[in-house]
This record gives sequence, C-alpha cells and structure tokens, in this order.
Amino acid sequence: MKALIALEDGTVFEGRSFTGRGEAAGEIVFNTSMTGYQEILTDPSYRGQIVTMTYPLIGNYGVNDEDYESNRIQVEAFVVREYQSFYSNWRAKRSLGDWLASQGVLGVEGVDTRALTRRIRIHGAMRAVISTEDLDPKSLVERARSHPGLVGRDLVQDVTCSAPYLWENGQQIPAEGFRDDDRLKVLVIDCGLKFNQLRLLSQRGCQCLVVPAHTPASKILAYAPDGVFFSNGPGDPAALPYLVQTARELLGQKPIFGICLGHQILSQAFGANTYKLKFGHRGANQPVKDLTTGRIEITSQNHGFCVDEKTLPPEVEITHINLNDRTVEGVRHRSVPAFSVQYHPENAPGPHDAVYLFDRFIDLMRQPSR
Ligand SMILES: NC(=O)CC[C@H](N)C(=O)O
Repeated sequence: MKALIALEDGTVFEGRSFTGRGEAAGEIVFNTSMTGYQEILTDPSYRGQIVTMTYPLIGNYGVNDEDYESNRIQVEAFVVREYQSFYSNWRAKRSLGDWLASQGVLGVEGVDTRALTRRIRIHGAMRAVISTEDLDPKSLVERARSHPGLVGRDLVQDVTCSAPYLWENGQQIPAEGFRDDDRLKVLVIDCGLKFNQLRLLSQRGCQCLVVPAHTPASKILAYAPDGVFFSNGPGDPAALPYLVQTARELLGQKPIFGICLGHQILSQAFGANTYKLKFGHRGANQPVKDLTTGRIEITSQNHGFCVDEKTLPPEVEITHINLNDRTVEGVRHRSVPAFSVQYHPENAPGPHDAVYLFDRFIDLMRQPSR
C-alpha cells in the first residue's frame, strides 16, 4: 500500500506501508544505529517523533519478549529503506511488522532514507505527516506545517507513570513506598524512563521506587530515599518548570543523577538554559570525552535539545563533551552531590562504555556523610 511522507519544507517522499493503513504526524528524526529497533521504538523519549533508520535493512531479527524499554511502542511512525518480514533469532517471538500493526503504529518501507536523512541533516529536524490515506502531497505539506512541533510542549505528562511502583525482579509492582530492607533506596522520577535504567540500578543492589513526574520535592523527601534519579523523556526541556523546581528543591538534600532529559532538568535547576539542536544526536556510536579522566567513550544517544554551555554557572563543571560537535554531554556540581549526562549510559541499545556512571551514583549514595 502506497504511503507518502511530507515534510514542512515541501519535500515529499514515497514508500509502502508494511503495517496496513495509517497516518501520523510529528517531528521527523533519524537514528544511525544498525540494530536495536525494538529498544528505540519503545523509548518514551521518541514520543511526538517519526523515526527513520539510516541502516538500510530493518526487521531481520524480529521482536522478542525481553528488550522492551517501556510498556508500548512510543514513536508516532517508523520509516525504513527495506523491511525484512522473514526474521531469524532464537529469542524472536513475532515480526516487526506484526508488532507495529498490533499497536496501530504505521511502518513504511521502500523510502529513500539516505535522501531523507540528508535533507534533515542539511535543513534540520522537521515537522512531517505520513499517510496511506491522504495521498495529496499539497494537503500533506500543509498539514505538516500546521503541526505544533516539539518546541514548548510538555510531552512528559503523556508518558510518565500514573502511580508509584517498585521495580522488583523486572516487574512493576504498585507501591506506596520503599520496602524496609538493606538495599540502597533510589527514588526514580519517571519523565519517560527506559527500563534498562531500572535494570542496571537493580543489578547494582538498589531498590527502585518510580514516581510520576509531578511528584513534589516534599513528597520525594518524605520517602526518605538514599538518592534521586531523573530519567530521560520526550519533548522540550524548557517546557517543564515544575520538574526544574523539584530538582532545585532537592539539590544538596540528596545525591542526584540525571540522564538525558534528566540532565537538561538538572542543568536548568543549576541555572542554565537549553536550546534546540539542528538535527540532534540519535544513534549508538556518538563519541564522548570524559574530561575528568581523559577517556573517550562511544555512547548511545537520543536527544534533540542541549544544555547551553555559556549559561552554566561557575559552580558547575562540564565533565563530558561530544567530540563530533563539542556540545555539553555531562555536568556535575562542584559542591553538592549532583551530576548528569546528556547521553544514555543505560545503553539499550548501544555500547556499554558509559555504564560506570551508575557506579558513580552508587558511590555518591554510599558516601558516609550522607
Ligand atoms: N532521551 C531524552 O531524554 C531526550 C531529551 C529531550 N526530549 C531531547 O530531545 O533533547
């Protein structure tokens, strides 16, 4: 079935749906990972976005029961060069196409994804509409132009959990507080988190209580955690003043670790601003330098906004930079226990180079003064 993708700059690409009829709108972005589509599709940070993969062959290892990063497919639609319905992997349970269709998410193949990616790289991430229903290019371009886009939108409220839960043995268990045991208690603020963050904290002996993004600092402190973690999440970090306020109130009270959107929230609590990158960083081989050790790490990334280096106050140190474009990838406060990174050390999908950051957080929580 024919499908069209119309961008706000008037460009129209043609492809074929491999999931039946459908239509979606959002910001169109590209991801350069060669594998990991199951984790990418379930990453809540992609809410509001149509994702295209630069790797040309997608679907050949199917979809399994383990590699979910949240409870549903989060992207608005998925665009590939060549979809492979014949899959082969010992863990696979279903095809990518069946899985997308079962959740009503449009998948389109046969698209010139090199041209599409080049367009986004040159002109920036754009609003787009993708459809099998409306095949009139003019009307689709008009509709892409009237889409609200991401800037100024709080998408966290669409993806955060509705009630607190404990993460125990890979299960989400509704809970009103921590269990009384010897494990370190990590209060996780769910801005659209990826499950691998919980898996890695649990593997390191932490008990994780996940709470909705609107939970105020007073309530967070009443849970008496050993540390607070701000997760990744979708949309514009500048549209989340309530989360910035929470982080500000927690600074100096508890050790804090933030990932991606969590890093952007923490940086704003430090007094910095964020801005939108032209086309963002999305992939599994972004080079980052840890300025505190001199080590280079290859990282997994997915973000379209960034912390403005010029607005960071002197009491905050830049700990990591991106070696492709020198943008800020990590910060830490010089006097209170709070640090964060713009990339995804939970590595799902992606290389494990940055997993040491979870150990840094644990060390911070274990320091006797706290
Ligand atoms: N993965 C994330 O947390 C993304 C953060 C934010 N939505 C951005 O695009 O920059």
